[in-house]
Amino acid sequence: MSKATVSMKIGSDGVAIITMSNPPVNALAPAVIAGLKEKYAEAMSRRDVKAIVLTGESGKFSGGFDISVFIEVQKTGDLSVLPDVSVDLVMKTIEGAEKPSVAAIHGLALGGGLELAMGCHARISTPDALLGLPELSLGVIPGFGGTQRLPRLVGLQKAIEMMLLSKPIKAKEGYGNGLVDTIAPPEELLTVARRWALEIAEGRKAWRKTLDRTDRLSALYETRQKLYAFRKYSERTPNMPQNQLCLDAIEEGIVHGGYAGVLKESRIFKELVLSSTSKSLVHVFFALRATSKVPNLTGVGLRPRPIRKVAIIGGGLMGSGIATALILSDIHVVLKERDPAFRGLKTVEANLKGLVKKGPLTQEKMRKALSLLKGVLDYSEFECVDMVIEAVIENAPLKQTIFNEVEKLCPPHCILATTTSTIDLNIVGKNTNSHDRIIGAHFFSPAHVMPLLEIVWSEKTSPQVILDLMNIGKMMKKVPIVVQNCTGFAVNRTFFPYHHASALVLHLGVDPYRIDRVIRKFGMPMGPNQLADLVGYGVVSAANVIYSSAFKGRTFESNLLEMMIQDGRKGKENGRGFYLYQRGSKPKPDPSLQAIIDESRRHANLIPSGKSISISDQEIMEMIFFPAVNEACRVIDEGVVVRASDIDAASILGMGFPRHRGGLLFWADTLGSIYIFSKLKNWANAYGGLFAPSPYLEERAKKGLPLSTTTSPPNASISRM
Ligand SMILES: C[C@H](O)CC(=O)SCCNC(=O)CCNC(=O)[C@H](O)C(C)(C)COP(=O)(O)OP(=O)(O)OC[C@H]1O[C@@H](n2cnc3c(N)ncnc32)[C@H](O)[C@@H]1OP(=O)(O)O
Repeated sequence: MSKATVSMKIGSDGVAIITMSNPPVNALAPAVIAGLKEKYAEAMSRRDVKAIVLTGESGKFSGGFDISVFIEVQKTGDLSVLPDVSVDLVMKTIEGAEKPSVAAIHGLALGGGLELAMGCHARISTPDALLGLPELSLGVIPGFGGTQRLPRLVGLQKAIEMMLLSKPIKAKEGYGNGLVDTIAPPEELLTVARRWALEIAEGRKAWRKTLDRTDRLSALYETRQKLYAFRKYSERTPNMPQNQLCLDAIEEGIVHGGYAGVLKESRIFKELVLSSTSKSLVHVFFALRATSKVPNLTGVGLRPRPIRKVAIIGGGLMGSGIATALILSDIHVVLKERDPAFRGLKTVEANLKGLVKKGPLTQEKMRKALSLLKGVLDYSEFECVDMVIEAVIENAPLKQTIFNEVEKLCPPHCILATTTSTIDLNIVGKNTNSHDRIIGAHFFSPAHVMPLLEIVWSEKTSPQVILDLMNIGKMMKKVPIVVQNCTGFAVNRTFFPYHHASALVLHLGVDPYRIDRVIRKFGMPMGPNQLADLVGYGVVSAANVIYSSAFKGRTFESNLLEMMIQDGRKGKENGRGFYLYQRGSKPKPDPSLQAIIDESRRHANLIPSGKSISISDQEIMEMIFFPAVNEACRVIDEGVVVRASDIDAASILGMGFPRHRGGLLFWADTLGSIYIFSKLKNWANAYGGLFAPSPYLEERAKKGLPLSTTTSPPNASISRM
């Protein structure tokens, strides 16, 4: 039975309070929309109702239209499932009614929720409620009149900013810019709203239909100039058709009037729901949220323990980044360094100053965060910490020594985490008796910026420890993805064949800069060769050694990086790699690299004639991405991830895989397992094991099934511990 309801309570003052309820965010499911229509009809017909206050249950107004309905429509293509809200409910029933409506907003009013509120004749809100139209981040545009009413309330500039950035504002700001009529404390919200509604009904306050307003709109010439500027800005994101189309809907309403705008908006909204961008972005919305549900771990009565103080070992880039993120989350940090100059502490300070300079952090918050940080050179503070995070170089014996030491010094409840990106947890904890509290916390660099946290568990890690780390990750505003212990874990493991395939393609004679261009055009932030420059050849080479021994027969070996190092190239670090780097200018291709590449190609001998293969951009892209898809299949099959969509979330957050493609596996499924299998099989025949299709991929292709599964893979249960 649906939990979505709409109730109505009529007070002796003649105000009907209509309340939407659909936990947890009062999403506007079809049942809520039907309920609203029914209650409004009743309120209009009753003589004892003079005015209406519209609100939401449990401290929230509404999180907008029920996004799961998009999935239904996208699966079936049946647009008739979308109820007529824009004209029928918002315009005719609420805005055009003979009795006034006032929205009483608390918690949040997002998307369709805010659009309902804007159809009301006034909006009263608690000060901290979040108001916004984030539809563009789902690949659609507002579809309940938002593109028309928001500019009429807050002005064109602010309205477009709010929509294009999908960034909500607080009601306090909305009060300043016309979106909210007055602010009321939570305990007085309904009282103020019902009084306001009565005053409108009795003619003591203005009865304003937002769609009819023009006072916040500027002259047509100025409007067009602004729209032009935003169109230019939106050209930077060519894969987001919704951005330009949103501007089209706004323009229609300003040029031809609100009603024409509402109709155009509705047409575009429906078109976009079925677009590939929306399908991908809606998938990403749910994929990100699914990561916090882990079978047999969450929702089974375990509660995360409080973590008040964390010790970090190592003040390098990783350690200082993690320290920055932790103190910004109000957690005390002890940063243990070897260097008495405390370079790590200085890096943390520089990280915070960078955030202040860019805007998201105030000086005061920076000072507060720094007050939570202490640098030490020994283990003296470790006896009172709740978690240790080891962040030293990828050296197994060093890590083993550290874990052996901290095991004795830290309290028994203390979590022992390692930031290793490749080394097996059992090897790290080999010399300890604490395997149940040893866990991998694989942050991505820079750790105070990158949103992904891979939480790595071994068969001995306690579920409580996994849950604690998930909780800490959320406090640090990371998306924690729980993965099983294996070489490279989920992200690096999935993407090592991407790097190896890129190297192989280069050794088939394809120019490295062309490879990078193709991959950038696909939507990655940079190509694999530029990424190698950024990461540093030391790290890349060390990881390659580990992959070569763990995944024998599935790698591509070349001595290109070694030769580049011998040539004095360190990548971005010393300004010479695949590219030449100079401060203030974009990386430039380096023609002098060609001789080294030629030499490496001769060694690899993939093209004995020395003649480059003839290959299209599409083939380059597929040859580089399909091996990663293939490895992702192994990762699913082995139960390294809890569900296939975790790979999608991780590929976007950890590797910069384009969000508008929905993540690696979602994208792969748009091409089909049969196609990918046949391509890989051909390349495996020509170029070897790097391309050999995995049994999982082969089975899926033979059965014509998608690669993503909706249920957890068979091996992924935490209960196996
Ligand atoms: C026609 C219209 O113009 C079209 C629209 O309105 S499209 C919808 C526009 N609204 C949005 O984009 C808001 C989307 N939601 C959010 O940003 C966030 O969920 C939120 C800010 C509301 C709450 O965030 P937070 O408290 O961190 O909780 P979060 O985990 O994200 O969500 C809680 C649950 O509500 C669900 N949910 C949130 N908004 C939802 C929505 N609009 N529809 C369906 N489910 C929704 C989430 O999927 C999650 O479900 P789960 O517990 O089963 O995983």
